[in-house]
Amino acid sequence: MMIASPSLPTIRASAVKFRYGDATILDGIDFELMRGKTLSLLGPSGCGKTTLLRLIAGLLAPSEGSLSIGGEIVADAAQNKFLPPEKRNLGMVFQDYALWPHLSVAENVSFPLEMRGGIGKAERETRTLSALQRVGLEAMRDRRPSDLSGGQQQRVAIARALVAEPQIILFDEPLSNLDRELRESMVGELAHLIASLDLTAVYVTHDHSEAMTLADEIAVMRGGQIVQLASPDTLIERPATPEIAEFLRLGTIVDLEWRSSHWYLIGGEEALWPGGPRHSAKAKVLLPLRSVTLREISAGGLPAIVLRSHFRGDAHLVTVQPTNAQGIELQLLSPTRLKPGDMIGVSIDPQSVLWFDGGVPASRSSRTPALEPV
Ligand SMILES: Nc1ncnc2c1ncn2[C@@H]1O[C@H](COP(=O)(O)OP(=O)(O)OP(=O)(O)O)[C@@H](O)[C@H]1O
Repeated sequence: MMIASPSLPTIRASAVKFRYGDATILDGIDFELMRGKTLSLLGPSGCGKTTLLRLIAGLLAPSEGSLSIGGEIVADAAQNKFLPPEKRNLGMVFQDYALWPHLSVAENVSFPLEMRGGIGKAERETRTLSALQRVGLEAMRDRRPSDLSGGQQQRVAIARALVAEPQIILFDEPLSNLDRELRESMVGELAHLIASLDLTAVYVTHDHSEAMTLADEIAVMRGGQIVQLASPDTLIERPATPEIAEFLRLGTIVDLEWRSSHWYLIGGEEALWPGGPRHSAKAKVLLPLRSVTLREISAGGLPAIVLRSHFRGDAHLVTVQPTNAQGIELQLLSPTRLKPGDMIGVSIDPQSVLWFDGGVPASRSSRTPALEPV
């Protein structure tokens, strides 16, 4: 068995490209994943995340570049080297868990060992029990999957992926077919399990909140490339581009213009702030939800009209349009319900605004320096 050293990356992808005929599906993928960490491949449909997972699993071979797992090269296009899935020591958890309904929990979990062959019955039973113990399901070993809750079924799928003691577990959108409520409750459970089992995992999802909840690192993908690879905290604090900030729903992206020594919303009549970082006459900024608040117009708030509002968790998420800056929409959280058409005042806290400098990755220093709202 390949043993990964704790100091070495468990997965390394170097300049990986993948083509279907003339179409380039993955274009220059580079990343490293250290032991015990979870990497989420996050991106919209068609960006190439499933293709990348399949390359790691050995279900596809790269057109260019190389992949290594546990220090061993498993695919290298230049050297024509390719290790099939069964030689890569990986476990997989699929959409809907793919449990056999006619087999018991224990039979489902021991299935990969039977398929592998060469492992005696007693050894299979010991390993199956150990995998079930790790996910806390040994008492349910004789039940059918249909007699378990969704969370318990998920744990059976993980026990099955763990039973052969793989060095990495690959999760292929395991929660994507569940309804939102169930998904939200299961993602927390899954995050706990991944952390407590100290798994090294690659987790494909198109749901940013799922990735933010359970991954140590997130590779945000678009058009066959990784456009930013960072921890959830860094992505929130420093999204590299307005598009990434928008995809992660970190707030509202707006365009500003510089006139008479002040920043204005494009076409807006009320000055937002004097001074501030200035690289050109125009700027794109991210307004995180917390940066926009209600403020009486008489106290200097920007006049705005409520477009829509819906309740989320403990407040109303309200979308407004400043009356003197057509085409711009801002979002804020309001403790009280506001109705479409209501006239309100809003204020934007310059300290919370993140400035993008012509698409160049934002940095902490691009937070607005101390300024007073006008
Ligand atoms: N067998 C194939 N032949 C040609 N193109 C393919 C094939 N399979 C996938 N593609 C294309 O490769 C691109 C990436 O597909 P992939 O399934 O990796 O995306 P994804 O990000 O996982 O999307 P989703 O979330 O919808 O599964 C898509 O444009 C898809 O149409």
